[in-house]
Amino acid sequence: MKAISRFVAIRRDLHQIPELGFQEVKTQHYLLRYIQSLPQERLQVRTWKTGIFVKVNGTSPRKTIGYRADMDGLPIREETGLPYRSTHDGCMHACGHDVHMSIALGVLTHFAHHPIQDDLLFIFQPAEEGPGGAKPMIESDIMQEWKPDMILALHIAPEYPVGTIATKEGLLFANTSELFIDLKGKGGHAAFPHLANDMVVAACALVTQLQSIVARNVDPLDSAVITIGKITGGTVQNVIAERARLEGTIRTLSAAAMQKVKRRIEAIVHGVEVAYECEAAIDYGAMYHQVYNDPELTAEFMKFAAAHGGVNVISCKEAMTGEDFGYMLADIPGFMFWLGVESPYGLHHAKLAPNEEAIDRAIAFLIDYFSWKGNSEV
Ligand SMILES: CC(=O)N[C@@H](CCC[C@H](N)C(=O)O)C(=O)O
Repeated sequence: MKAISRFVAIRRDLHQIPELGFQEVKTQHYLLRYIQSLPQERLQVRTWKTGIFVKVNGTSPRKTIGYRADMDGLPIREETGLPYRSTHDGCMHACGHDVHMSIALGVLTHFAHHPIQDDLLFIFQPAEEGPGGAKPMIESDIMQEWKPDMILALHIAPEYPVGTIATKEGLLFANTSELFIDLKGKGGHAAFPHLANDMVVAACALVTQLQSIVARNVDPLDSAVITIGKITGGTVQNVIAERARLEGTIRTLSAAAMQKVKRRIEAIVHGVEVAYECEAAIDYGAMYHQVYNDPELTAEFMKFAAAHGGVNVISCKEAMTGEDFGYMLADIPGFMFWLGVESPYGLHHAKLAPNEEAIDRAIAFLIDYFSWKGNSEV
């Protein structure tokens, strides 16, 4: 059997204990125990809800470089069949946050032993998948006190080979808003539809009509996505459903498109209320700011990576993914990049299985990047 590295082992441990947003109690405990095993001379550790800040004091700091890793899993039942699969039934690290955390621990470990001139701030952030930990974390007293001068983060990319780094200057990820629509009609006997207002039929009509917004209301040169990921309604096969609930997400490249999509959703939902004689309530849940990479820092990073030799740098297109790291980038200059982990199954898939070779390679690359950036004047 092939020996695995320390940080691959850590990733496997974390993979087995995925937890939903703001419930990352075991994950936080695991991370803290590991961080406490490092030399403490230069470390300052503070917890924030289920997250953690770790400051590594530099030898003669002129700036602070922030690095963020997200911590939460998704409500997905894992189907990888791996020996180290999730032990939390119905919950899975299907977005790679276990990989993100193990890479962050690898980089932190190096600098706890070998500090550089500048200060480093490692941010282990809860609730990226929802309801969003980045915004409250950045508003916290700890972040205000330890606010970095620049910040970066990575996200695994199953579609790229190991060794790939992909990013771009400017807009990288979309604006997002969750979408929850509750419909209430009149239930009844399956045999007497004329005496009821069927919310399964209303929900089906609504899902189809919502798709027309992207096709007919958004400028084709702009981009938007409306995905309804979950529908619930009714109680049993021979009873007309009194209630139905749609759960989804909206993605747009521009803030103006987000406003327009929401206006159209409200109009269409109102139309369904009239047509299906029901009551509807819309809740937009959590909204994430777009991820906008600082052009100068991103260009400098890509130049560094291209000269590095250990990675292949790609200039990619923007994606309709969302990331609350966008809130950190709205406040602090920095960037996000994709890290290739070549998995046949994509993000948010029950069979996502990142190639773990990416972990040690990313750690080595980031150590070189931080060593260079954290010893340079700017
Ligand atoms: C990287 C990634 O996959 N992020 C999530 C963020 C979800 C935010 C929120 N819950 C929503 O659905 O709008 C994504 O789905 O893009």
